[in-house]
Amino acid sequence: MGTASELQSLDKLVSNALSGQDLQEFNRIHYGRISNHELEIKKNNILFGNENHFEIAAYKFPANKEEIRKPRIVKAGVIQNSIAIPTDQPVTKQRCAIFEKIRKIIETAADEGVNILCLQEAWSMPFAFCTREKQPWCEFAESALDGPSTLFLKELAIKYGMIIISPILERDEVHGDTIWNTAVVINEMGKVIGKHRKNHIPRVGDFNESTYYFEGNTGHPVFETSFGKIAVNICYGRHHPLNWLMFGINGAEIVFNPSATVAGLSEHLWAVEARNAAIANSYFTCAINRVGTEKFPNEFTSGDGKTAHKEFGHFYGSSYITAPDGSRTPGLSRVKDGLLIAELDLNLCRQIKDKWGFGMTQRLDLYVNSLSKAVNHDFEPQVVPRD
Ligand SMILES: NC(=O)NCCC(=O)O
Repeated sequence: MGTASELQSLDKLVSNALSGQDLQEFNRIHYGRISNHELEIKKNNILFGNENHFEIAAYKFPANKEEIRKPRIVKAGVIQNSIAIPTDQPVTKQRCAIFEKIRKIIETAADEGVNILCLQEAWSMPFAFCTREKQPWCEFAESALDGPSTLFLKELAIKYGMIIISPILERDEVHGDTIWNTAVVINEMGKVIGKHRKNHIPRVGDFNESTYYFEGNTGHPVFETSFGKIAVNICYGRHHPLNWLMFGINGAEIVFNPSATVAGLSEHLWAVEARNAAIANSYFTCAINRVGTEKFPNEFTSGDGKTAHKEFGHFYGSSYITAPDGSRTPGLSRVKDGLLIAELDLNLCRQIKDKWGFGMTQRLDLYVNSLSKAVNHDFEPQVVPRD
């Protein structure tokens, strides 16, 4: 958890400091709408959240009424959380402790009517890839089809009629026991309808993930569900506009971005990237980041000259949701577990495509031609030299 001196929320810092016309103007320019369209949360859930130390926030993104299509209303939820017990405890104990805290938040999401829920990257374990140690961290790797996380969430998906996206460390026992960073999609009947493996693996700061797994081999799948067409762009993939683009080309209406990233490295990018992707691709994006500081038993080094250390510096939460028109929710806390809910009218995707026409003006043919040349080893950049 964060220390008392840590900033709790950038959004609250600003909104508490402003009022009246100034606050309205801030909201209009920063969030893209004067009202955040807050949804009321049931009293019992607020109490339950307080007792169990998690925040709940809910907002609405309405669309224009259409003559032919009915509104397509879906409630999306995202969960950000810290780990539950220290990282030197047995693997199974750590995982079960996280399950128990997540179970309570999922129960709350269900009671608030969430249809699709996404957890954070590698949600059922500490983000131990900084250490480069294989033991015990590889033991958290599990089957996408019937590993402990999938079995745990399947039951809840059925019980609550909810689609659950479960980003885990995957062990593919069928294909050489290989390890992947994978988001498993479980439908409301408890069936694993597919998975997506992280396409871009970071090699920056303490993010030493390539020691454990390589770039994914599942392309850019979009899953057709009872609650719209959904996709998952895992963490570092958010820095790659073409990764976002491909989910859009495959027809996604909501793209979840389960992440694990720390202050000092990326906090100034966080509010920009998933929001920009929603705008550029006319879909909803849900950016999720874990919270807390994770301390590991042994010291590890970084590629950036820092002295050896045991702590993965502060995961800053701040999960948020953006609509295709670029308007966004305030972020969740920087330091506390949380459940963020947004009621989306998926009709907004097409309405914004019709308004801005980004799909029609994007000139894919031009870029295909240029890119197919740029990937050749003897490519010569198109530069007009100085005289
Ligand atoms: N989990 C992960 O890919 N983190 C990399 C750091 C970042 O993308 O901000």
